[in-house]
Amino acid sequence: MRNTRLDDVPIQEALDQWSQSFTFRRETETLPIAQARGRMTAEPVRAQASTPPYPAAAMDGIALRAEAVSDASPSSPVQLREGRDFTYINTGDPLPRPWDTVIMIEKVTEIAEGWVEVTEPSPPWKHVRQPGEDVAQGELVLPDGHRVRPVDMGALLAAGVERVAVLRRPRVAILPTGSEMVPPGTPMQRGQLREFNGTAFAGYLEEWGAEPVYRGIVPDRRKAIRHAISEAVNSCDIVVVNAGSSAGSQDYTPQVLREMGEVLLHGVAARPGRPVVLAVVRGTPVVGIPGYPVSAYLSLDWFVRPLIDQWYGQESEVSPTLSARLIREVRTKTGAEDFVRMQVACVDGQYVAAPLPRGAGVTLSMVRADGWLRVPPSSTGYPAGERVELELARSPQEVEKTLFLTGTDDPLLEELGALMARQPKGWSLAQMVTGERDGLNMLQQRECHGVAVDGEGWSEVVPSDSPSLIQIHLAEREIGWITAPGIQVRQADDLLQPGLTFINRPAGTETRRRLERALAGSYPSDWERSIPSLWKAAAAVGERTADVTIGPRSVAQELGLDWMPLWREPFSLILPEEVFKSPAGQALLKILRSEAFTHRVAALGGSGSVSWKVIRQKGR
Ligand SMILES: Nc1nc2c(c(=O)[nH]1)N[C@H]1C(S)=C(S)[C@@H](COP(=O)(O)OP(=O)(O)OC[C@H]3O[C@@H](n4cnc5c(N)ncnc54)[C@H](O)[C@@H]3O)O[C@H]1N2
Ligand code: MOO
Repeated sequence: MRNTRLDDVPIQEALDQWSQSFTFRRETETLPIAQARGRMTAEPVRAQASTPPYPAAAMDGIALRAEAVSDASPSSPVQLREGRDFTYINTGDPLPRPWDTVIMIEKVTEIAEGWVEVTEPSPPWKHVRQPGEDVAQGELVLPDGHRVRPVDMGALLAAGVERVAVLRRPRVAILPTGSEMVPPGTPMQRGQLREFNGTAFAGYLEEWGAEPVYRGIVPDRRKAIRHAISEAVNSCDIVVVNAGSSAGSQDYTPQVLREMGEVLLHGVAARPGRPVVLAVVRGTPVVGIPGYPVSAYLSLDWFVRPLIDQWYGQESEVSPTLSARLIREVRTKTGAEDFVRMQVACVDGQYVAAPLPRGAGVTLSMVRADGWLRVPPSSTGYPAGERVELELARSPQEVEKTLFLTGTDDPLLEELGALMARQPKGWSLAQMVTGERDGLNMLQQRECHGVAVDGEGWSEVVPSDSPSLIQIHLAEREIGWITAPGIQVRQADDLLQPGLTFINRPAGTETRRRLERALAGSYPSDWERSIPSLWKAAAAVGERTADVTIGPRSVAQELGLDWMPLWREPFSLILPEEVFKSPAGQALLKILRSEAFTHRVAALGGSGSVSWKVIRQKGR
């Protein structure tokens, strides 16, 4: 029987309920200091020995008795004989009896072989490190419940402690399920998917202080899932079952968990990540995590990270937040808390933010997210222009080092971004694909740093009160039809062939406008179907969910798709003069003039050389 009804419990409530329904059996283990970094001490640690273990010279010089020079002065220097009155000593050497003070070598004058002269007194124990100055035997080095840092490792060894008792890390079993899943590195057949959530889970768990135990892919068979969970609860402290949590005919996780133990809930009031299952089997917490990567990583963060904190008895970390102005509206449905991945930029000292693609399966949207916007269940979202509080995924410093572009995209911009990141100052480049008119308006509103444009037609849509602008010509690029094998498209009219499916460029782009002019009024039925990312549009052609799209040769070449030339066009960046002159603008310019960039342009099938001109002077 399928389970089609989901609960709608708020995340915190679900977590509170679940975390009270089991108790962890924490254990300690003893580790050599070199392996203890990041681990939590299980008991107070006291010094076993003193460092230094004996009085030691703190400076290079001579060791002597303080008494011998108590009356020394420039007018009555004291002469000392080696062996009888002093010995030479180096920093760290033990101070032999009867010496009780050290004078730095710079303050000593050699007057003859074996004789020195001193012109000032040196009180007892000056420049001498006392035994235990660093750490004394019996002293408390670390309390219990302390995370061992590199400095602590040094102090422990200084204190003569060679092994330390730490809490064992909680063992978290990872059980990816799905008969269609294959391990990375295995040749794939159609219908199969690469299993990657398990590896990402292991990475997160290690970062949070747990020991991931990857237990291999479990096929979608009830018995197999049951067996795998049973073994995992016997040997691990927390069990994570991935996928099979929803309403599909093969989604067995909730059902099996009900048979094996107690299911506290199936379904939380959150989007994405709704079909979570929280259960306890033989005293061990088991969580069923939805399969889609974004949902999966979020649910792991909501339900497994706090358990690891609970294991260690520590407070959960709070993400840093930042206030930003929305440059695009965020619409949500009521009834669940929405987690919207956001792109954040700092333009003219002000933080601006826009939502990234919302699909729960869009892994890259999570890779590119600078932060999260949490929209409460009662809200329907926020209009553009609103100030919102974001949870950051990158530091504000990193955000400030990002040049944020709008307009049309091209693989060349990705190359440019990679070259920017290699600069010593670590600039990065982010893009939001928009039409040119949109991009230029955003530039005007100080919502981006620059706009990537095709051709020259964009100049007609520059707002009249625009700031001074610089056009940087990057390359001539070739635009053409990207087609699946066997598809013949030569001119715009060919798009009207019955049954042919097409993916357009987004509204407002010059490429789409040109095509629109060529079609002169009669459009294919799927004219409005567009995908902002060139790569995703071409991948759709590669997989035959469309027959043709339009784009630069470089994309077709990279994916091994057919390509028919249409036109060549200049591809440029439009930057306000102040951005052009800023350190980021100058870093960009340096790259554009570099040989590495010229090579990349050529490799991508572009040509021409970089040049720039002022195209609009404020007040004209
Ligand atoms: N009729 C309904 N269908 C779905 C519902 C619903 O309420 N009613 N919920 C949707 C939501 S929301 C989510 S989230 C998914 C969750 O589905 P499952 O947890 O059952 O996951 P699967 O269907 O097995 O897998 C979905 C998808 O996730 C990717 N995946 C899964 N495991 C891995 C892995 N180990 N590594 C990488 N990627 C993985 C893969 O693309 C799967 O196709 O259900 C909706 N459906
Ligand atoms: O929970 Mo699903 O993750 O909304 O996509």
